[in-house]
Amino acid sequence: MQSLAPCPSLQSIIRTKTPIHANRVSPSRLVIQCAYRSDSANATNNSAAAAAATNANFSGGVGSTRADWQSACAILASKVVSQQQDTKPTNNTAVNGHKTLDLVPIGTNLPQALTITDLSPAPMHGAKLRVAYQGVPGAYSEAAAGKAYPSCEAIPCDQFEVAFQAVELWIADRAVLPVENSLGGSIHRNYDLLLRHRLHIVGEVQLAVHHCLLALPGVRKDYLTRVISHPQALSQCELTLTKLGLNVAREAVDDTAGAAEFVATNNLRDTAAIASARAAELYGLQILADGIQDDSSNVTRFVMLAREPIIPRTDRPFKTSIVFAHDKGTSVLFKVLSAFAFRNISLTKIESRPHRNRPIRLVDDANVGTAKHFEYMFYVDFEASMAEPRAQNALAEVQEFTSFLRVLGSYPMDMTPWCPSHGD
Ligand SMILES: O=C(O)C(=O)C[C@]1(C(=O)O)C=C[C@@H](O)C=C1
Repeated sequence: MQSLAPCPSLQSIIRTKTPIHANRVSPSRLVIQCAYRSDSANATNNSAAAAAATNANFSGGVGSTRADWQSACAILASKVVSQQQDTKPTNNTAVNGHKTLDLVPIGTNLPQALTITDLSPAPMHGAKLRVAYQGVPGAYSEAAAGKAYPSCEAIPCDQFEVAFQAVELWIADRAVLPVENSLGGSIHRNYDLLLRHRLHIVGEVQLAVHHCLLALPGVRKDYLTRVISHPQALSQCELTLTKLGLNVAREAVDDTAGAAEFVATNNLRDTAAIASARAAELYGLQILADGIQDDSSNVTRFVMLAREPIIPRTDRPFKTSIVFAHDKGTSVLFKVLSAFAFRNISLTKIESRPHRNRPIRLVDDANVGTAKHFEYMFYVDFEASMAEPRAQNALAEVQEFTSFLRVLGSYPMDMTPWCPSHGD
């Protein structure tokens, strides 16, 4: 293992609520050091155990999920012991004069029994759950984090990728990230990142998104030459902006609240931001127009991500998200989808993304030339729990047609009553 070294900036960033920036978490040295500093031999291995049991490349039926889970935990528990013996327990809070992540001291070298708490995705023992989101305070993602985990500590991150890393490095316990909007469609970046990272979807939350046009106090609509916001927010308000007579330049920035902050800190009297009423309050802007989304039922769906999956259940409605690829062109897609249809399992979403490793399939035809087909990764959400035999059987069948299959998560559906956006 690499020698331990401090992760000073990350801890202080969280405290000051400044967004975590990519360049602060990306160096691989920091990745390795932080992963081991946070003492979570136990939990890290639980995560591996859970991944082994319910994720990775799906292998066979999931009827044995609990058994797989338990045996994986047992194997990994012995690794925990050997790691604890190899690693000097430490709860240093400073190394070379720098503050470090707080460590939980390991009191004994004897093996600790795994408890149900270790296996469940419950918050850090007694502490507030730390939830990473993309954006700055006042962003809709912050509101979604609060809806998903009501008394959490929301941790702003400057990019989606950083939110993924914050969870992987134990800086955060969860990430809450948008995946689709009722007007703007899918947030493709997060689909791609779900595949590149090893986090599990443990829940979903839908948030009514109510946009406001914000400007500095005293600024009138006819002073404006520019409107800035997150690209999704700009597209969700496109028609209304035109109706308001705002034929001004649109500029995309990282998040809605960041746009509001930018207008305020740079004292821009010719620029408005599209953001929430909370952002107006936080950054001292006035609301020039309220509810400017093109559809009053504008909703964004967010997923909750954790290092460990939850154990799927059948006592409430569950959804399962998978991603797959196949070798033989898109005709296989029909067979895959019929595996769900025959079992009366409803699909709630299907999304395709370019296959990064094999974007093109060439089909040689001596007479005509070479046909080129795009290759895809397919993301499917279906309404069933992985604890249900019909879902297990459907996936066993899907596996026969596919070259790659991964379960991204099986999690409770957001069943909160529909509540259209109303500005608070
Ligand atoms: O910019 C924000 O406030 C966000 O939380 C991001 C985001 C998105 O990515 O779609 C979230 C919800 C809204 O649909 C608009 C923007």
